[in-house]
Amino acid sequence: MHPIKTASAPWTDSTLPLLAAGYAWLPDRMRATDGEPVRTRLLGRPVIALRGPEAIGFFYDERHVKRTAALPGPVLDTLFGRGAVHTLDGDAHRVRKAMFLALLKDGAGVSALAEHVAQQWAKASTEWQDGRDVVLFDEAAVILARAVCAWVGVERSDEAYRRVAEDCVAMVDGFATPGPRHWRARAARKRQEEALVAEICTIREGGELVSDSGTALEVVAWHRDADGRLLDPHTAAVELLNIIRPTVAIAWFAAFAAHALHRWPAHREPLRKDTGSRYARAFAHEVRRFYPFAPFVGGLAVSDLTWRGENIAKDTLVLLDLYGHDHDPGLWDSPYRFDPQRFTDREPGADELIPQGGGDPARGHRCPGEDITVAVLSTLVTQLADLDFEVPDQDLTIPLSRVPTRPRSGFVFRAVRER
Ligand code: HEM
Repeated sequence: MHPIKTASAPWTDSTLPLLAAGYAWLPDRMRATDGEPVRTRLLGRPVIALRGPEAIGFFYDERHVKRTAALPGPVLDTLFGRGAVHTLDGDAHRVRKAMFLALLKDGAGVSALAEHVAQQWAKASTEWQDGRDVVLFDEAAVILARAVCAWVGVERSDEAYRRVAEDCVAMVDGFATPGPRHWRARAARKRQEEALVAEICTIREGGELVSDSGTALEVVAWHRDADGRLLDPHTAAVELLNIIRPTVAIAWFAAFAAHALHRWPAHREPLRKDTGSRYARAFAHEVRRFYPFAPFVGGLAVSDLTWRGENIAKDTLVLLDLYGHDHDPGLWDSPYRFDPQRFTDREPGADELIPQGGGDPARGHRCPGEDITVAVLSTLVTQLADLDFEVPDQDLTIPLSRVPTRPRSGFVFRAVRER
């Protein structure tokens, strides 16, 4: 039996401290309890935050934690969309999730998307050779938007791809904050949902898909939910955007990867010599572990529960600390050292590295886009290591109080010559 040392003052609301401290808020609170559950309130709601391998099993068990009604409206109206897979439980979730897994975990499909990204990078990089200042974050977002739109089967004009990139960035950038960033995110989502509703309707007018090998656009348009019905066009658009938007969000990891290469240039040579992408994959995993992106995930207690002797009342918001887990000194040797060697000889275990959630993606809400993230990021890292560039003076600080954060400058570079 563990001596439970929960944080004091469970009645105090932490919404403002969370907004002020960002990524540091939960790990700091966890440190104060030696990693034991933290009790507090967010937006007036009782909260318990958990961390560790055992907590992952507890959190992703649907008998304990559900997602329906767990996410606040402002997060749905910016990041995920109303009716998204993120908000479903039980059969409704399993059937919708199976669609995502079939699309996003297919090895040939993952490689094809990474290839689209490589081609778009090659195309864009010819324009950088004139020595202009390039903001990597912005360029990566456009490269990823072009690649993923081609991959899902959505064609756009050049100008419209830029808009997709900007809107997807805005949706992610504004989900966790009040004020102008939030309103920009709402407008961006509305615009992209409307455009995709039109695509879904056009596909449906063309007649039902008969083979299994359609584009993601076709698969989503003709997907039947657990009740046997097609998704309404808005929900279909939301789910298509749940493929496009997070793929564009790999731009955050691209900027972090550039930051890491700049800060620890010794990794450039092994990346250049890398055959079979082993080092690039290890580097991508370490970028996902080391840098802050998703701070935690949450759901509601299904009933009155007990976690290691601690009572959790029905409807308590249960959080799982992702960022803290990936930096827990009890789980990682020198967690604040950037070291791809952790993963050069092996792939990380399912519940070892959890920047995109834990557990089994088929049974719970773990991100179905991890294979894509790792493949695309490995591709970008390889391209970046191959490029000769200068890094002009700029503000590369990564403020932990900002969610989501990134190097303030977006990582500006100047290509020096073609290799
Ligand atoms: C950019 C890096 C990414 C990060 C940091 C990330 C992170 C996450 C996290 C933390 C979750 C929630 C896990 C949970 O609730 O337990 C999630 C879910 C999800 N992600 Fe990702 N993700 C990324 C990329 C992707 C990509 C590339 C795709 C699709 C191409 C994707 C599609 C999804 C979907 C559809 C869900 C909902 C799964 C469900 O509710 O069952 N993500 N992601």
